[in-house]
Amino acid sequence: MSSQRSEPTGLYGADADEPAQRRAFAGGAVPVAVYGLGKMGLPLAAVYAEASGAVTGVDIDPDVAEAVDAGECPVEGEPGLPEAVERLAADGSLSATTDAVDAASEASVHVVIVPTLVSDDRPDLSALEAAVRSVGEGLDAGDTVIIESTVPPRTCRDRVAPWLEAESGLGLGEFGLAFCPERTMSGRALEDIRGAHPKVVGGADDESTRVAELIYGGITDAEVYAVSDPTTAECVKVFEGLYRDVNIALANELATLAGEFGVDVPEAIEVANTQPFCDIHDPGPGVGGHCIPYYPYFVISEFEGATPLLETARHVNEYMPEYTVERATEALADRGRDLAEVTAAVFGLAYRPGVDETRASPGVDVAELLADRAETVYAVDPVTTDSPPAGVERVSLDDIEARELDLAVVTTAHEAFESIPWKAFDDVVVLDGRRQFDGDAVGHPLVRLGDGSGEN
Ligand SMILES: NC(=O)C1=CN([C@@H]2O[C@H](COP(=O)(O)OP(=O)(O)OC[C@H]3O[C@@H](n4cnc5c(N)ncnc54)[C@H](O)[C@@H]3O)[C@@H](O)[C@H]2O)C=CC1
Ligand SMILES: CC(=O)N[C@@H]1[C@@H](OP(=O)(O)OP(=O)(O)OC[C@H]2O[C@@H](n3ccc(=O)[nH]c3=O)[C@H](O)[C@@H]2O)O[C@H](C(=O)O)[C@@H](O)[C@@H]1O
Repeated sequence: MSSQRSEPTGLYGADADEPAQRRAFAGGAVPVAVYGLGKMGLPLAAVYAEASGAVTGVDIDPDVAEAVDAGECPVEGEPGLPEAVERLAADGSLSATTDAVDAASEASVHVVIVPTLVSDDRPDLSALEAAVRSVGEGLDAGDTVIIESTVPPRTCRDRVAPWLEAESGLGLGEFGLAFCPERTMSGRALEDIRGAHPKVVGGADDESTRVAELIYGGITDAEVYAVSDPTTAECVKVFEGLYRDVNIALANELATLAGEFGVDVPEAIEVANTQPFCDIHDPGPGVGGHCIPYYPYFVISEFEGATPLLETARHVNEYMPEYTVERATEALADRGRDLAEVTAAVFGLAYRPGVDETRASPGVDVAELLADRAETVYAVDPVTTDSPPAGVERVSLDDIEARELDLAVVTTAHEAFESIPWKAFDDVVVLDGRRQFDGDAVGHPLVRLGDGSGEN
């Protein structure tokens, strides 16, 4: 059951007028708990702490909670975040714990940003349920619950609200609930959260929406878009990701036809995009990360309606690592070389430049395919830290020049790859999957995905 508190510090249904509520929020009189201190949650907790001065971060990982509570930053690759966490912990604006229920009992704004993953092509909301039920145990009348994790449409309505009611004994309307999606990219999280894009808020009732608008009015410099309800806001976030997966699939499918067209497809795409109704994305060796490849399954697996476009786009994008290896095989054969006899290096295991994340990464898929088909396979990635696939030896950028390469496949355009010592290699075929290089820079046979130089 929820604990009783001497004076309500909640915003939901508060008697005070809006200016007084804004002052209370900015003045530390509205305690906030942020559940999930990962790549997105820690930057979010920091910006909330800057705006409110009263944030308790919650994470199930004791090492994470202990580090943040001590002012250390366990999240890498976010400019400004280590300094912010140190400063905010030192001035008391940010603390951290593993005790979710205790934090929930003290807070009156609860922000949930735990992982929402996919397993066997179905959404895995177990972390969300655990966090939300803990919030429910500590929930008080007048509190507001905000979900920032990306979730399938209808999750707040059909799952989160019932979980909160069941654990708290309160009814929706005694507390507020809003879906306010995280529209942030790793590597620029603080900038994005502070206001790179409009913030979308969707409340379960008008009062929830009002409170969410008031809170994010103090968090972001960007416009706050209030939509009809949480499900609409959930759709906004998922639709953004679906658009991206389908759009990239169009670019990829066109790239696989480049040989038949006999043109450089990215050149045609670039010029097609010069008119405002066309925004075809970039072809590449695949679509990685733990968002875009998975959001389609938040719809495909969750709803009865047919989703042939979403499923086909997934198949196109999931084929691209294979297509990339086929193009490499063809490029070697055109020069009388057999993939089975070559030494190959994959440049880029991260799913995108500068981010230490290999989930669903095209570079990992390409390395795995090459490990089955080539004589020797190396992987070079100055950003990621996890082990390469079986049969693939990780080599540093400094050491790769000592290895005699027959094939180099660029799958991630890390900035550090600008200094690849191409001239150190005697006779290497280069397949550039991300258009990071031009022929002059490489000085070896260069094939680029979609350049029309192959049979297909
Ligand atoms: N990573 C990205 O680029 C973006 C992610 N998102 C969404 O943000 C959400 C969080 O993703 P990330 O921060 O990337 O995940 P992450 O994997 O980097 O961090 C998740 C953190 O939550 C903690 N955690 C797990 N279960 C918990 C629980 N029950 N209570 C408290 N903490 C718990 C983990 O220990 C970890 O520290 C996901 O829904 C994702 O879809 C949205 C936009 C961008
Ligand atoms: C709609 C949108 O742009 N969503 C962003 C996306 O960020 P994410 O970190 O997943 O990176 P991304 O740029 O979408 O790239 C995903 C994957 O797709 C590939 N990719 C991307 C764009 C493109 O034209 N071609 C392409 O092949 C990338 O190489 C990468 O492997 O997903 C994030 C999320 O929701 O997690 C979201 O916050 C970000 O704003």
